[in-house]
Amino acid sequence: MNVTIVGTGYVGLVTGACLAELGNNVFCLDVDQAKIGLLNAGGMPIHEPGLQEIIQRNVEEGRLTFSTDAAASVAFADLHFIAVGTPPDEDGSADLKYVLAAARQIGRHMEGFKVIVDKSTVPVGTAEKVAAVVREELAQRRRDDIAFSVASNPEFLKEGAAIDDFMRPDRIVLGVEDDERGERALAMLRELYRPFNRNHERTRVMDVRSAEFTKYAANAMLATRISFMNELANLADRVGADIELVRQGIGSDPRIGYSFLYAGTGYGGSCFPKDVDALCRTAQEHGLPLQVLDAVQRVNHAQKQVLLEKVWHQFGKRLAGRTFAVWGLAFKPGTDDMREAPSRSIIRALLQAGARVRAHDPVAQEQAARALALDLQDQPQLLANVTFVAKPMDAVADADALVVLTEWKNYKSPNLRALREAMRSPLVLDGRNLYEPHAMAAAGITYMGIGRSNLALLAPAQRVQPEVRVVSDPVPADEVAAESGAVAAAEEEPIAVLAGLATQAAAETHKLHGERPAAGDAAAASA
Ligand SMILES: NC(=O)c1ccc[n+]([C@@H]2O[C@H](COP(=O)([O-])OP(=O)(O)OC[C@H]3O[C@@H](n4cnc5c(N)ncnc54)[C@H](O)[C@@H]3O)[C@@H](O)[C@H]2O)c1
Ligand SMILES: O=c1ccn([C@@H]2O[C@H](COP(=O)(O)OP(=O)(O)O[C@H]3O[C@H](CO)[C@@H](O)[C@H](O)[C@H]3O)[C@@H](O)[C@H]2O)c(=O)[nH]1
Repeated sequence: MNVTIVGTGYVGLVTGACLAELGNNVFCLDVDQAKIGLLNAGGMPIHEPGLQEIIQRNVEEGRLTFSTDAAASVAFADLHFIAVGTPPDEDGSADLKYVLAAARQIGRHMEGFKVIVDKSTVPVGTAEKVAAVVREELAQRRRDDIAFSVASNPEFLKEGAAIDDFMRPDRIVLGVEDDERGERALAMLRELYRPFNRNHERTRVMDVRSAEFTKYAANAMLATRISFMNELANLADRVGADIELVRQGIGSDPRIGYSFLYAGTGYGGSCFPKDVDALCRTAQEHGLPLQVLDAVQRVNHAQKQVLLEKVWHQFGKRLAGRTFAVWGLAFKPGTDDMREAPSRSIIRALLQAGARVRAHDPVAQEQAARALALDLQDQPQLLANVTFVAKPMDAVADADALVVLTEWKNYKSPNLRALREAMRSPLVLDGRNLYEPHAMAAAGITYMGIGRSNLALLAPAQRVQPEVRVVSDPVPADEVAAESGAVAAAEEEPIAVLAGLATQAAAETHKLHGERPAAGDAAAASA
């Protein structure tokens, strides 16, 4: 089939590439000329494992096109997916300006029947707004004779696992209108998704509003599990229990399951924070505030402070003269996405308290530099205190503490002896619960995870002596790192000092990640 994808970001690019891989002809449209230029030159605007190979193959075989030509994109196909950003508006609701602009673009150029599919995450009722702007455009052109249908097909992929999630979806939600045009739309979508249903039927057909709601409900449920566990983890710290053991204990009940129960530094990324916010806004607008989800958000905000509280507990609030090593900048492994990454607020707070930060991430250093320049646009002088290093162990040399913020594979089995010897004071603040508290204690490292029975936080009478286990010589971090192509690539890069990078980038970050532009980018850039 011929398919147009409007918006070539994380979702649009993965959707376009995967649909082309299945044999369709795909036209990917974007308004960002730099992004389209990069893709046409064989480059990749995002880090997503496996994506580049698929794109390269399908471009070579002539099934995948990247362009900024809106008229050509509309002429190309009868099936149009809108996959543009829906960032949070001032009040937390989803900002639909990009979605409606995309719809207008289609209405302006369409000549025959079109199916317009909302793949972006959009509040209930958006399909009707999309239909209204398309009708407006058609009326202006006096082409009310042209028929169309708006459908909803929310996307459930996770960054870092996007190809697999798209190619082997748990479900394909299709919301269609209950009329003859809706039937036509459904027939086209069923045909497009036929290859995904060979093993068993994955399609769930429903009305448009329920499909729109399903997406928010899914993210809200997952976010709820995380906040629930984070709150229990904080209690585990107080009562001397280990939340990891508790997770395994409850996850073994199939009614609960193991997934999405990891305590950490609070959920981040481009979806959970904004989607929970947007659903809460929708509920308020309808006079029915969602009390559970309001609490989920509050817990998440507070959770972003928990590691910092452990820092204050250890060092006090003034950190001048202290150096913190940070492992992991992206909001999760497998991506370079820095949207709502916990590393942003934690690094900013450390810098504002006077500390120096030496940070490592296998793929997100450049994006992190841009994000931090944006966050610190009012205090650009602090950027000089952040250094990005090429290898994880370069970050820890002479550091007062190591803060682990992303669970990249190559951070999972560091050489504990080397770690202890390299650091000024051997303290590990583990925001991802990657390490065994007892192994850390045996290696002579003070360890604070999230809800791992933080002995240092307990009153002396409550402390239990950890059972000391013999640790066999762990694999050196560098050897593990060498297994990862991405890490090897990062190691070839020269050490980058953030102040030096500061930033033509700030402006680009909004564009790349759909964030609201903020005043003062120029100041950050000149710093
Ligand atoms: N990122 C994810 O993991 C994920 C997963 C599922 C759903 N979603 C949802 O999908 C949507 C897109 O998210 P994303 O992360 O891919 O966003 P993104 O910011 O990475 O990409 C959006 C792209 O749309 C382009 N764009 C904006 N207006 C346009 C227009 N009028 N015409 C053509 N292109 C235009 C932007 O330039 C940008 O390249 C959001 O609603 C998001 O909530 C995201
Ligand atoms: O047990 C867990 C699982 C995740 N997280 C955090 O939750 C956030 C989101 O993680 P994840 O869901 O893996 O990544 P996303 O790419 O944001 O994917 C979510 O958001 C997408 C956009 O809507 C949806 O399509 C996906 O189904 C949904 O998982 C990250 O900060 C994770 O660190 C935890 O803290 N604990």
